[in-house]
Amino acid sequence: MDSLSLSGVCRHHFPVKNGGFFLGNKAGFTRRRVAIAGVASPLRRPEIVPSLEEETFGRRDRNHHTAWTSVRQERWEGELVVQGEIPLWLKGTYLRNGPGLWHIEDYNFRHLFDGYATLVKLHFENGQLIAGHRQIESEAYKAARKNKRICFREFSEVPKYKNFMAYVGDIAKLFSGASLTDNANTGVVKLGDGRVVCLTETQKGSLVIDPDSLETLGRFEYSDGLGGLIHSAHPIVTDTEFLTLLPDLVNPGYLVVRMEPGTNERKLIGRVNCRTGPAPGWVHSFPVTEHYVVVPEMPLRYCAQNLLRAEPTPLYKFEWHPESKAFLHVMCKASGKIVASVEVPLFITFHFINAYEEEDEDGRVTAIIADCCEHNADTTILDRLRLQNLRSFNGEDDILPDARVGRFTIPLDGSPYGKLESALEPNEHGKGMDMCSINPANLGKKYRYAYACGAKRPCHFPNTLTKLDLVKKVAKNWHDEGAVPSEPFFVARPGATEEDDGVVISLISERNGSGYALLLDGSTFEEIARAKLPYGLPYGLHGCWVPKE
Ligand SMILES: CC(=O)/C=C/C=C(C)/C=C/C1=C(C)CCCC1(C)C
Ligand SMILES: CC(/C=C/C=O)=C\C=C\C=O
Ligand SMILES: [Fe+2]
Repeated sequence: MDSLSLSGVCRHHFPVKNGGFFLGNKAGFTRRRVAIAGVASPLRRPEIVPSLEEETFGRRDRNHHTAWTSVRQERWEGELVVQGEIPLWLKGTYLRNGPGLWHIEDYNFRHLFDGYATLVKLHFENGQLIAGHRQIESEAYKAARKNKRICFREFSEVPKYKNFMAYVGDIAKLFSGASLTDNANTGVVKLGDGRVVCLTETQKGSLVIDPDSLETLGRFEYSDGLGGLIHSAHPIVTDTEFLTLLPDLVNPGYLVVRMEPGTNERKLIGRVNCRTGPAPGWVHSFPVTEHYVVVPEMPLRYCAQNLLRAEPTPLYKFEWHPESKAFLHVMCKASGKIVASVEVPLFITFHFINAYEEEDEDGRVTAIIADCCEHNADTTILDRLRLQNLRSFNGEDDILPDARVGRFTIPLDGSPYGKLESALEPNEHGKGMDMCSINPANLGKKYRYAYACGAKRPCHFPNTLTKLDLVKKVAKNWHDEGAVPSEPFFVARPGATEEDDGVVISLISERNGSGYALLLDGSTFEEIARAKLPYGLPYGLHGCWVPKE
């Protein structure tokens, strides 16, 4: 951590005489605390006060919603004042990752997914809440800070080349992965052995962090020789395994791999060859059942030419190939054998929600059901996530493309086709749908409830939290005017027997530079507690739960 990072941390965000924003800061910032404690005037609201660090680190544009504005400083930690009641059984840390810094010096990034990773924590214990955030110290982030420019290839950004030879040199480094980003800004997972890893789509962007201090501890090095440069951003992680997909861009297909807790070695379960296409489909995520891995082959495919381009294309590193069709493959986890490979209607999804095995009366598995947040086979969502679009909402235009819970049925009787339907009427959740979670105890099993972000229209981005009842086919929605909530994350009550017995955690970014942590009851979906942050945090993507033993 450089001195710049710490210098501005507490200038205006101190726990003293703070008008009830938050209760205390952790050690390390004492020097300024003493200086400020003597200031007689009441603390001004943080959102209208430019901090020292703001001038150098978090440049701000007051017209932007907090959700799409770079995080205001490198790190912060402190206790929050809680309104309502945090259940005493809730003991542990919710971690959330996401792209939170979208500029370097005067250069503004273009896409939501380009931002340098901001890790947020909410630690719950004894009904109290300690919050914190910190930048992940990827090589890409450190190099950008040091050199005051982008130095690695990000989701849509590439370094600016001084001349043609520099461009050629960078392309050469692309093949070894050296020029790819390690900006681990997508998710965070707790491995079965306790290590906590932040992830993105590049394999080198797997970084181990300390869940208490949020410090970046180093790269998670995969010790196997499986190679490849990219993987799914969403491995399936349980206490006993880590499963992921490695797309093969040379011989279009996917390796399905498994890693045991306590090791860094992924082992090959099997390989799926693509049915068609010039390249594999994008696999941001994939679902599993108790015995099978479902490998999606989406018509939105990786594109070698787009990988080489200096300027982003409308679909970034991808290309839409409807003629290449869409497929789902089902691989047996134990044997690596492919038990089904079906053509399905065209689809677009970032996030699978869950999958399970459908049985007949004799207990024979007849089909796999796989649910996802499906964008009606419309690629425009990728463009909608450009920062310019996210920042230019006037409050009136209804421009969020429709989405639904897409439910695939994959027959296991050898039929060549699978089905894709809406699992519930999309109007139930305002026809907006993404960023989902379930009770992890139901992973791969028949389940009833999912939590996601939905839409209260008009809107340009999901602006509700929604609880989906996939049996009754209804949704219950939470909305706060102007709020942008992040992925609702379900934590089960220890000893619970009902699927929805627990709490749902979300971080809310508000319009006026503020924000709060929110706790909803998993069953009633009513608010049980909220805690205002000293200043709002940018939108974030995915989280995990680190229980306190
Ligand atoms: C934040 C999020 O959801 C997705 C991030 C995706 C990234 C960073 C993808 C990066 C890539 C490259 C830098 C080159 C190779 C292709 C691809 C994996 C898209
Ligand atoms: C935030 C998002 C889509 C929202 C649209 O409704 C997708 C995020 C993908 C990466 O994790
Ligand atoms: Fe994701």
